[in-house]
Amino acid sequence: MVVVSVPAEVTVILLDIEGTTTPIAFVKDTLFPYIKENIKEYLQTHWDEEECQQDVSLLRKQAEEDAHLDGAVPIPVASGNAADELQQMVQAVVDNVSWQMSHDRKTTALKQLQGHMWKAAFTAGRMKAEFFADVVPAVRRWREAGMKVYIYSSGSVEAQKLLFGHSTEGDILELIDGHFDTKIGHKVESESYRKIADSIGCSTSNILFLTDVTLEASAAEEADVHVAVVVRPGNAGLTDDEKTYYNLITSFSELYLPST
Ligand SMILES: CSCCC(=O)C(=O)COP(=O)(O)O
Ligand SMILES: [Mg+2]
Repeated sequence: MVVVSVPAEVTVILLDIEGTTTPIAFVKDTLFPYIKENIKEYLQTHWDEEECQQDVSLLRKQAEEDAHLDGAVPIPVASGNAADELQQMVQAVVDNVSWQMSHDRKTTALKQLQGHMWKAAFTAGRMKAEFFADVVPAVRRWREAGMKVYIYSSGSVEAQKLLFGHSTEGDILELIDGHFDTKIGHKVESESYRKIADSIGCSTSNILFLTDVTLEASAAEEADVHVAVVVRPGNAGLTDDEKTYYNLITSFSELYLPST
């Protein structure tokens, strides 16, 4: 087994979710299909609720920013409350979400609505989040060694908490010291990692970020964050240069903490 040593200055481990703690297949085959299959009914049922209206407003704002993109779907503003118009609005939101998901967009607007929709499925016990077998034992070991463990995912903080609170391993939310999503900035922008360090109250060089996406690893590294790229079944392949350049791990058990 190849072992990657964690630098002594690291006190915080920052984890990506999809492709790092959790199989991409769980996201693509369970979480995302749930949205596609249930969005119309969800919007029709919850349309008049404030949370749903806030989600629609954010999606509309995003649609305005996306107007120049090929295939982007606008969301009109309602002028009255005729039933026909409501159905047109619902359909526009369905089409917009479907278009964003077909491009695997990571917009805050899309992720916020998805989180709200998953809430019903997780809290009713209809869905349980999957974690790779090495994740929970490693996080427990790191915490026993005095490390703080945070999550940084494009999935909304609300959705992250649902995953950790309703997993096949039970409620493991207490293992996580805090959560970040795209509200702090996008994962491919180095400024996001500086803001995360500020928010935690540490230096960027005290953080080790584990992710499957090299663009994210590169942004973090630019901010002086330590990184290791996680190679899991189903993840996108890496180029030979990326394989040579980055520390690679296939399991969290391959990380060696000097203090353990
Ligand atoms: C709460 S994570 C749900 C999956 C998701 O929506 C997503 O975009 C995951 O992206 P990540 O940044 O964790 O790779
Ligand atoms: Mg990922």
